[in-house]
Amino acid sequence: MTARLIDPDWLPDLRKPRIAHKYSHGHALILSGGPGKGGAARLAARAALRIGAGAVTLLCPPAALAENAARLDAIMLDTCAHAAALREQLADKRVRVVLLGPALGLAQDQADLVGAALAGASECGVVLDADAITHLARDPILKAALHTGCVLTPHAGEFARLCPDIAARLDAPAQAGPAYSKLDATRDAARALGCTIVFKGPDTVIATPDGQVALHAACYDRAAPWLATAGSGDVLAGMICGLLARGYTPFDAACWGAWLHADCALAFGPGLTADDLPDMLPRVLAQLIARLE
Ligand SMILES: NC(=O)C1=CN([C@@H]2O[C@H](COP(=O)(O)OP(=O)(O)OC[C@H]3O[C@@H](n4cnc5c(N)ncnc54)[C@H](O)[C@@H]3O)[C@@H](O)[C@H]2O)[C@@H](O)CC1
Ligand SMILES: Nc1ncnc2c1ncn2[C@@H]1O[C@H](COP(=O)(O)OP(=O)(O)O)[C@@H](O)[C@H]1O
Repeated sequence: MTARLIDPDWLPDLRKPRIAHKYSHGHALILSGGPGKGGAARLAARAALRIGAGAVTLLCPPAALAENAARLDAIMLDTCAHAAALREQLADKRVRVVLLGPALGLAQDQADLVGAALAGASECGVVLDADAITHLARDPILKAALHTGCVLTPHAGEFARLCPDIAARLDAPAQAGPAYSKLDATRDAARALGCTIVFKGPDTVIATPDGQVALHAACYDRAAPWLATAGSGDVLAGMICGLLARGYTPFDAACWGAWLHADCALAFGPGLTADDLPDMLPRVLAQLIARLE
């Protein structure tokens, strides 16, 4: 199997067309957990907006509205009490992508939100992270609803929950070469689930159902150990969501997301927390765009 090492030289241009309005850059919906649980979704929302989505709306349960209103300005805010409300929000043609999972919750109401997101328009991207992946792992009907517009961003624990057989094969000591690798495991998961998988870690592997595989290895000059901090995965999910809103394919959005996420950590350096990552995007984007001009 051939896997590509992610490199800006083969990824599509990150510049924005000069004449466009905010909705040409896509509207992203990001679902938040309840009161006191909104931090992860706010991290994702800030990343999605900074990476260039034209508009980002955070949807939260009514009881969490005041908390989120106190923390958000450029990010729009609305309530979403249940799956039927999400279905209504997704009927808006300007919505290009929905992200859910970060600190969403593990009750049936939240499983229903995952179902509603997956049942949305086929051209609407869906990014599923954290608790949304746990819901998929628990419910084969949700798993069967995954489609090519979906991007799943599991860490190793979530991957093992989602694809236990593949994870067991990956973990088993090799009896003969070539050993079954993280590249093989991610490709098999993408084929089995019919969507793009971003299998995170110090090495992040991206695979699509049609067999494209790419690797971001955070090692040598790209070693980014400060990324192992709570909430940095939520920021990555938000970056991918924002890039999908801008119209990139799931594969390109995931590859650019993994690259930019590490670039932001490298640009900040030691002491990084997840909150710092979106604020490094202007510098990182400017450097990448300067290479083209
Ligand atoms: N600022 C915030 O509000 C944050 C909220 N978070 C939320 O906290 C909840 C729990 O998140 P967790 O990630 O702990 O999820 P889980 O508790 O679902 O999974 C963690 C489990 O997986 C295992 N594991 C194996 N390999 C791992 C790996 N490479 N990385 C992480 N865990 C691995 C761990 O040992 C642990 O048992 C989620 O809803 C998540 O979105 C986190 O994203 C952190 C930040
Ligand atoms: N040692 C490391 N070096 C580089 N990147 C890392 C390292 N550890 C974790 N990461 C990256 O940090 C992010 C952590 O995400 P995740 O485990 O979901 O955390 P959280 O749920 O707290 O947001 C992933 O994008 C992963 O690739």
